[in-house]
Amino acid sequence: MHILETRDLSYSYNSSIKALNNINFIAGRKQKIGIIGSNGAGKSTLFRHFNGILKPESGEVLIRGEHISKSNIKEIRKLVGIVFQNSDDQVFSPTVEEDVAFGPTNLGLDDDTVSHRVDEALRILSIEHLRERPPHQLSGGEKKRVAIAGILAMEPQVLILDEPTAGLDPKGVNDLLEFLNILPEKYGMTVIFSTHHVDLVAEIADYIYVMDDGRIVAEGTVEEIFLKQELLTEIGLDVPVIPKLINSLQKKGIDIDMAFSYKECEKVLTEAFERIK
Ligand SMILES: Nc1ncnc2c1ncn2[C@@H]1O[C@H](COP(=O)(O)OP(=O)(O)OP(=O)(O)O)[C@@H](O)[C@H]1O
Repeated sequence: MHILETRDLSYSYNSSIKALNNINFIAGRKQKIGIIGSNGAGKSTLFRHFNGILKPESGEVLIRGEHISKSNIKEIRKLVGIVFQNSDDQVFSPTVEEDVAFGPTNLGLDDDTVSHRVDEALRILSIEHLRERPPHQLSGGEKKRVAIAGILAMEPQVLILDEPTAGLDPKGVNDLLEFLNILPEKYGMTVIFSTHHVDLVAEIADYIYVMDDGRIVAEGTVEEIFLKQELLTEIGLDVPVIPKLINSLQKKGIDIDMAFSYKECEKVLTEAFERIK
């Protein structure tokens, strides 16, 4: 049984705008899934189905094999935590600390556990220094970190992040990359994120879905997706800079293996230099 699955999921807004068209999506435990697609492709609409905010027009959404219903919606929202694109909608308490504590407190956890989870989430997001600040006075990137910490403190089994890098500075993006990479191993979480930042997908994801106009037009590993350069260009997406660069070096006759992430690139470049030494 998959932790999260959709079968032939379709959805239209106001019975007219077809936002999702027969989506078959599977997320396994501890996977890191990237969803890429141009503006309006349907990524956020898909996410809104994962914790019952939207109901399918047709098709199914299954969480641990169960349909979402009134009787299990509370349980589902414990399992599936979503950080939405607009952090303003997700931070509302008088202080950051209270904001991050809101979710775990609502889960009925005791004070010690809540306080431990809040400390841990603030530490992971490097926002301990913002603990006493009112969230509405924070910068966009700081608010984004608070919103992520709030969901993380609920320790969901599936963490969904819609455009998590929007508003983050380069250090924020690097921190995010590091912490998303440790969540599956350290906490057993499944991570699903959407982004326009394709380089980040190559660094984090172990599986990718490509969406266009409400459909999934490709899925596969980083290697399988980022070698489909024509398809990506056709639907207005970028190819990550590392495979793009290596591809052009290979075309110039340089003997170098393909790479997708920074670490792989360092390795293949070193090997290529060793060969010509
Ligand atoms: N509340 C809404 N009412 C009507 N149409 C909507 C609504 N939200 C989204 N849509 C439409 O549904 C389609 C999919 O939008 P969605 O926000 O899911 O795309 P997205 O892939 O998340 O885009 P982006 O990358 O710009 O965030 C678009 O055509 C959009 O205009």
